[in-house]
Amino acid sequence: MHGLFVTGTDTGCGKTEISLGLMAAMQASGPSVLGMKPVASGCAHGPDGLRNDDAMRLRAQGSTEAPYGLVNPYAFAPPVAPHIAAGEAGVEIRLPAIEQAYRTLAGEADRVIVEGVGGWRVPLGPKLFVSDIPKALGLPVILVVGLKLGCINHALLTVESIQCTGGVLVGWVANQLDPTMLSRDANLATLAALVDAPCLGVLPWLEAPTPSELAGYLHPELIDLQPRHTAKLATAQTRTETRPGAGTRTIKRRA
Ligand SMILES: Nc1ncnc2c1ncn2[C@@H]1O[C@H](COP(=O)(O)OP(=O)(O)OP(=O)(O)O)[C@@H](O)[C@H]1O
Ligand SMILES: C[C@H](N)[C@H](N)CCCCCC(=O)O
Ligand SMILES: [Mg+2]
Repeated sequence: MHGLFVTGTDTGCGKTEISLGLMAAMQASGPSVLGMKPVASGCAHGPDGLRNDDAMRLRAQGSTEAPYGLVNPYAFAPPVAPHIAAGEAGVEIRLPAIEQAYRTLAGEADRVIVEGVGGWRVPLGPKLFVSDIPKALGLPVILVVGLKLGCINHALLTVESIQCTGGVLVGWVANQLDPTMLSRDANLATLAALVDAPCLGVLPWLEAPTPSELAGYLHPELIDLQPRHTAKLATAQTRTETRPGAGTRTIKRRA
């Protein structure tokens, strides 16, 4: 495993916190690790150009100091959907540029943790989505589930979308965004039963957590690089139906 792609059930679900925790957890067991945020919106203008908080934090956690332009090849100022920000800037987000930056980082470290932007199906252009990045980089996917009312639907929709857009889900992390969430354990049990990948940890709500503190709640060793391909969520069943004059046809239906 050379790297991981971290996606989430939504923007603000904890992708950066969990990416930092995964970097620290891997560094603690030996490998050198770099972080990457291929596309970022909501960047600030600084003396060296546009800078994104997520990208700066991932870069700072890196085992070596990588050039900012490799960590964050596409940086946009407006805190809006990236395809809108790119359009307003007259920039086309292109996979080859992301691939080239990733390959350079991958040549400098044992692992690269790549954080998406928003959720799995965020558009990056007219025919490009966040979901295309891990496929282009050959990276397995970690899903961060921001624990709040509604997260079960968001998690299962994302899992199904990962599966039907060619992603390879190898683990998920529950992140307690809302310390007041009711029936947290029952929600976790439901997610564990329906998400067809190992849970790498449950991150409680923490005041200003450090990456090493976050690492204490994460278990990247549980990553299943040989994910099952039989979806737990539903198994398609087929039955044949013969109608007068229509001959025999097979109808797929979900269980
Ligand atoms: N377990 C937690 N305990 C306390 N605060 C948290 C926790 N997880 C996330 N946060 C806070 O919630 C906010 C969103 O988290 P984070 O930036 O990691 O989300 P994200 O998915 O990376 O967002 P974006 O889509 O903008 O990249 C941040 O202020 C972060 O510090
Ligand atoms: C600006 C902020 N940093 C977010 N990462 C951008 C999230 C884009 C979400 C797009 C959408 O799904 O509507
Ligand atoms: Mg982030």
